[in-house]
Amino acid sequence: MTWQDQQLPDGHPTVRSGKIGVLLVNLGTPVAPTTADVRTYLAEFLSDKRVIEIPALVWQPILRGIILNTRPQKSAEAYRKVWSEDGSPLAAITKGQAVAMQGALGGDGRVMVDWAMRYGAPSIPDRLAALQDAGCDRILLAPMYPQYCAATTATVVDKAGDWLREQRWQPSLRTLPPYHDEPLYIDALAADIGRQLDALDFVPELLLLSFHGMPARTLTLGDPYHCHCHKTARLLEAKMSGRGLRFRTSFQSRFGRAKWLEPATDAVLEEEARSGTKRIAVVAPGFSADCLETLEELAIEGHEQFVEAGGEQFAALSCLNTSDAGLSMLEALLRRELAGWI
Ligand SMILES: C=CC1=C(C)c2cc3[nH]c(cc4nc(cc5[nH]c(cc1n2)c(C)c5CCC(=O)O)C(CCC(=O)O)=C4C)c(C)c3C=C
Ligand SMILES: [Fe+2]
Ligand SMILES: [Fe+2]
Repeated sequence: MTWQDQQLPDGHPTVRSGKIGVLLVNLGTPVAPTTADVRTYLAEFLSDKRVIEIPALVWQPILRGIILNTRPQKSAEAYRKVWSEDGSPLAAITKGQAVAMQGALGGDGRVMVDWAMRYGAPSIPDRLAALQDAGCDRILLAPMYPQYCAATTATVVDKAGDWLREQRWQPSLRTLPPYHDEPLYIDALAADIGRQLDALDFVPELLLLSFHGMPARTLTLGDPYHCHCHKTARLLEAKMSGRGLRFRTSFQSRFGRAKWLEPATDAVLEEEARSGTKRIAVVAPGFSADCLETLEELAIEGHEQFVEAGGEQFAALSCLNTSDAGLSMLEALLRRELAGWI
């Protein structure tokens, strides 16, 4: 028995119980698909200097004066098309992943799995505090992004760092590394995409791998995101080579006037249709959960773009979400990072 296990006089810090926390974090989403809630969400998201790398003195007037007066209404309309009974798909699926991981890892009561959104609720500081209050003195922070990007992975770690900075007695923190080239991830994608292709009522000529875009200059500034996406694409194509499919890679969701990574998904869909491709399947391997960008931009808008340009059959495949392949992969990745702790 150590002195810490003994009864302590009043005023001494509560002894922690040696539990291990796991926090799954995804991007964030409005609390409801209303213009006001989307504005609140976008104000926080688009004020992050990791996301918009323009000096605040220049950017904030544009954001407050133009973007937050126009975009929220349009985005809220798009959110309403994909909103589910459980709320935002991104939040509902991330929660489902956390519940499944609690079941897989929490058997002996030592591991507690929770989830958070980088922007909006539940917030990273709230959930880190909750894990700590529940007795976790070690926490594995898992940004749910296979490809590293400063605008996604790094900002999650920054936010956790902001919270840590305010703690007198900090928990130990580990972070899940990017897993863009992990065989576990490539195998899970190949299995889940293969299962979905087999269930289609047509055979696509092309499988388009659509990743979220980024401003092109982030590539020369040293962000590995573009390279991570291409490596995922190359490994996935090699793994699925037996299917006789043609593969292409593109980047979606362009925002603002700057040049973004190319080719753009909408341009590729139109170009393919115009050059005679009739049947296409699109999948977004960089998204660990379906969200506005996959359910609305790809599955609804992308479909329309392809058909209007002369395409005939279109399928937007689901992300790994809470599929068996996705959950087994996630459990294995988390278990590896927890080695030495459990
Ligand atoms: C400059 C702006 C943006 C950058 C850079 C950016 C990078 C980036 N985003 C994701 C993942 C997601 N983005 C989502 C929505 C979304 N993204 C932007 C802008 C940038 N993203 C906006 C303005 C929005 C909101 C919707 C809209 O108004 O169009 C989502 C979905 C959220 C949801 O609620 O469903 C995800 C997920 C990645 C991976 C990434 C960089 C690699
Ligand atoms: Fe985005
Ligand atoms: Fe690259």
